[in-house]
Amino acid sequence: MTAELMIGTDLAAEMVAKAAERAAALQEQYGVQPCLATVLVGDDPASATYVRMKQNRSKKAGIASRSVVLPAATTTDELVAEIRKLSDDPEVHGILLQHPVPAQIDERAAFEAIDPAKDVDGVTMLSFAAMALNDASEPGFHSATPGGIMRLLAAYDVPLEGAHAVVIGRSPILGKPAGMLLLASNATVTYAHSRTRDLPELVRTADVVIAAVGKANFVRGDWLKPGAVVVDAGYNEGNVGDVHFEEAAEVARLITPVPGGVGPMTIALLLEQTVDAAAAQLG
Ligand SMILES: Nc1nc2c(c(=O)[nH]1)N[C@@H](CN(C=O)c1ccc(C(=O)N[C@@H](CCC(=O)O)C(=O)O)cc1)CN2
Repeated sequence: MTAELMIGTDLAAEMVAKAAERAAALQEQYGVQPCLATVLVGDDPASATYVRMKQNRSKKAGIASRSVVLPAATTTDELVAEIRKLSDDPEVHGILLQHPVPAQIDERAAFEAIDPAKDVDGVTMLSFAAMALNDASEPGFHSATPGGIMRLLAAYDVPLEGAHAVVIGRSPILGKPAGMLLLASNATVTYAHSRTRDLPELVRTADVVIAAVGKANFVRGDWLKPGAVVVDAGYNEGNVGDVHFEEAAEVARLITPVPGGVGPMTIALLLEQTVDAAAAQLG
């Protein structure tokens, strides 16, 4: 392996430690513990694991959790009503709806029921617009995974200005916002997706590759330009990323591992933004 690893674990631990200090200061000042509400619909084991990880790490950071678990047959109206209750509850500062939700639910309608001031996972249209317009005056937070990726790239001094970034995937909580944040850092961004022609050829032109496609080992080593920076945002079954790690690590300059790369950064940013939301609501 020739690539250097971009490790998220340590950086995430530092971010969680800082969030914990700020949460303790808020409790001292206002007598209120920041609170993150998690909403899980259905019984997908992977989603249940991610929600548990978020709750456990919240606890470590001195952030209280409120857990809402709804049956798989929940309707959009029922879910929207639950989320609105949390949006109206002054004791809840941040709300996370675990994605994906069961097929009968209109996920966009459910996301939009989150008060933008509590949208610590950055999933509402307002958060997306604030991110896309790079407008800090709007009450929008960064999408957790793309925001975590940007922190990791900054920590490893990855030059983005003028760099060609290829984002593979265009989901509303991962690929699309990742591209927007890269654009705000003056990268030249190309979105690739299932209809993109000659994908390997396109990826070979990238200085920075963000793999957010949801297919294990999809991106191969011979798709990469030597010296490229490779960020694997995949979380496929068995902790396997979207990038064929062994092949890619022979060609890339920097690469994120799975596990230990983007995943911990996602949760760290969520907690940091929960404390930001609590501070804004209390202050
Ligand atoms: N509402 C959201 N839903 C989902 C998001 C999200 O950001 N917001 N992201 C993914 C999954 N996800 C968080 O929900 C997530 C996946 C993986 C990890 C993580 O830290 N993984 C570890 C390994 C896990 C393990 O050891 O078992 C790692 O990469 O080191 C965090 C968050 C889908 N849904």
